[in-house]
Amino acid sequence: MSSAGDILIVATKNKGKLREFQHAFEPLGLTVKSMYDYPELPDVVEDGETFAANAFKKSKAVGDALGLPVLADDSGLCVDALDGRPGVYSARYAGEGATDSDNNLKLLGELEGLKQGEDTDQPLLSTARFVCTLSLYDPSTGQELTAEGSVDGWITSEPSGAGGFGYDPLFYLPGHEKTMAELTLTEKQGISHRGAALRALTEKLAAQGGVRP
Ligand SMILES: O=c1nc[nH]c2c1ncn2[C@H]1C[C@H](O)[C@@H](COP(=O)(O)OP(=O)(O)OP(=O)(O)O)O1
Ligand SMILES: [Mg+2]
Repeated sequence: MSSAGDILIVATKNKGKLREFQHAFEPLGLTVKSMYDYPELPDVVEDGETFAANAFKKSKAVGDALGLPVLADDSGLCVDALDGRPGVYSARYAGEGATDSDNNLKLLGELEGLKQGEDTDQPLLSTARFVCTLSLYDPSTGQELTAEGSVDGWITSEPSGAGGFGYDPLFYLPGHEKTMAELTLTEKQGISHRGAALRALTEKLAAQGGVRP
């Protein structure tokens, strides 16, 4: 990650994440590669109990397999009315192989189920936060750098917006009066858990010396 023309390998199969990493890194002259560029690599089983554990599993498995530094992202949605669920299970909330829309329907179903006796016209169902842990692993040194970011918002029963991915249409940002799916890539990067984690990681890299700030 130090000179123009370099590549950055991100251990993800999530096209929404990939688009965000490309948006963040390509202006710096980095070409972002993903698991779609390495189809021979086996899937990593994400059975950790924390975002950090899963992020490290992904960066280490892929980094060791390729013999190159690899960045991984483990992220998810923690909903207060659901005691922090789906959390690390966000990608498979509605079951193994669930689509974003399956997961969004499952989330609304769980929250609507809690609403009995309360104001049923209220679209804001619960406070929530998105969390992202990034892990950058270098197999030549065995060193790992991690960084975390989060963003607070509300789950709305009125999905809106065609941008982003995952739970973005249901994640309402009161300060912006928009859902995360109504933001441009640049706006989302300025606000999101992933943007915050990327800025924290960049600072750590710069503090270590050598990598562009
Ligand atoms: O900015 C976001 N906007 C909306 N939803 C989001 C976001 N960030 C994470 N999420 C949700 C999507 C998925 O349900 C789960 C991530 O699960 P996570 O295992 O980290 O990613 P994944 O399996 O989709 O791709 P991969 O592991 O190949 O990177 O949290
Ligand atoms: Mg995953």
